[in-house]
Amino acid sequence: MASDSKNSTGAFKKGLLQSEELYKYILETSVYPREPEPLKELRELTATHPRALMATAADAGQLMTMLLKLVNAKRTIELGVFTGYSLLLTALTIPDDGKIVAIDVNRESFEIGLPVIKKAGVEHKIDFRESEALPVLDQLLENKGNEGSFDFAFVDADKVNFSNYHGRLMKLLRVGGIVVYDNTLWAGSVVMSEESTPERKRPGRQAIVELNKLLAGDPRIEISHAPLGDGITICRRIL
Ligand SMILES: C[S@@+](CC[C@H](N)C(=O)[O-])C[C@H]1O[C@@H](n2cnc3c(N)ncnc32)[C@H](O)[C@@H]1O
Ligand SMILES: O=c1cc(-c2ccc(O)cc2)oc2c(O)c(O)ccc12
Repeated sequence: MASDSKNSTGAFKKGLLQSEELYKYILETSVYPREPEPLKELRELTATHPRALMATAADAGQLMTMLLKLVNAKRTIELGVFTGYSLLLTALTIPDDGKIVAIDVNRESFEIGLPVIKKAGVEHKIDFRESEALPVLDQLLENKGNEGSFDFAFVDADKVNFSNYHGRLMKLLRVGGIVVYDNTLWAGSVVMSEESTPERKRPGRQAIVELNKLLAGDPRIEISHAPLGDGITICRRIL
């Protein structure tokens, strides 16, 4: 994993990119100048949180915004909200009558970002569920009307369940819809041996290695495994 401290540029070094200067260049040239004001406010608010490193990085967020627009996303699902950076960017991007089912076991962290979400005028698009993600997905699937009805999903919760989420999301997503998995290089541990992987990363490592195999062999999707941030895999449902 990138260091848990600040790097020499003063920004958190969040990703796997080896050169801090290059990452700073990307952020300062292409990302921060175009970042909507509410997202900047939420990013800065989150920066002091002890677990700030978990937040979606602004460069990955910029790509997500483009993907949401490319599929004209209106109905989306988010697994893993934290203080709400990816949630807010989704809410700012989808139309006024769009809806996000946003699930997190921890409402407290969501409430840190909520005032910024309210100020941005997009709270009405968010259906926040304080819960484990799996039962909410199963509950959504109990209603046949939800099958194939979502345009976009972002998966950023517990890594050990990513493969379980995939099966459910494939049913909820329409053909042509997109699901983005975060942390699919899991701090580079996917190419480390079990012994050289830091202990706290081991359960996630195994799960992400399995997920990556599952996604690579799934004929229902096209994929792009991109080395952005902690690794993201973009899947487009084609069948
Ligand atoms: C990496 S953070 C999400 C970051 C967020 N997408 C952002 O943009 O800041 C992961 C979140 O997943 C939540 N989480 C962990 N296990 C979960 C589970 N089983 N179901 C739902 N949420 C879970 C955690 O509480 C945490 O807030
Ligand atoms: O410890 C982390 C770090 C990340 C992370 C690293 C780099 C990025 O560009 C984005 C995110 O993500 C995490 C995460 O999603 C999680 O559930 C736990 C820990 C971390």
